[in-house]
Amino acid sequence: MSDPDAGGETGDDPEVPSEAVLDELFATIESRREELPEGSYTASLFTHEKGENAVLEKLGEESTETILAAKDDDLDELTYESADLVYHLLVLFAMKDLDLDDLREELRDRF
Ligand SMILES: N=c1c2ncn([C@@H]3O[C@H](COP(=O)(O)OP(=O)(O)OP(=O)(O)O)[C@@H](O)[C@H]3O)c2ncn1[C@@H]1O[C@H](COP(=O)(O)O)[C@@H](O)[C@H]1O
Repeated sequence: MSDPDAGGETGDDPEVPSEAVLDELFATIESRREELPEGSYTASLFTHEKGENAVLEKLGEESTETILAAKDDDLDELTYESADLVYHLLVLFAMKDLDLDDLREELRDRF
C-alpha cells in the first residue's frame, strides 16, 4: 500500500464505512487524476511515460501475485495482493472514463 503520509485519504478513516470503501477509493483516484499531486503513486500512473501500459503491466504483475498467493493457500497474502489488483483495476477504469457504476451495472445485469 501507499505510504499513508504521501497523500492517502481513505486509510483507516473510521468515518468511511466498509461498504463505502470502494467508492471512496475511486473518488480519491479521480481526484489524483485531476490534481496530479507530487509524490502520489496514483498520479504517477496517470502521467507515466509508458502511458496506460504502466497500469496494464501492474495488473499483470498483481494478477500473477494473487494467483501465487492462492496456490500457496496464503490467505493474508491473497487478500493483500487482491487489494493491489482491485486498486490498479480502478485506476484503469478511471483512465478509460469508466466508473464503479459501470461495474455494478454489469454485475447486476448478470443476476
Ligand atoms: N490502494 C492503494 C494502493 N494499492 C496499491 N498501491 C501501490 O501500488 C504499488 C504496488 O506495487 P508493487 O506490487 O510493486 O509494490 P509492493 O506492494 O510494495 O510489492 P509486492 O510485495 O506486491 O511485490 C505500490 O506502490 C503500492 O503503494 C496503492 N497506492 C494507493 N492506493 C490508494 O490510493 C490512495 C491515493 O494514494 P497516492 O497514490 O499515494 O496518492 C491511497 O490513499 C490509497 O487509498
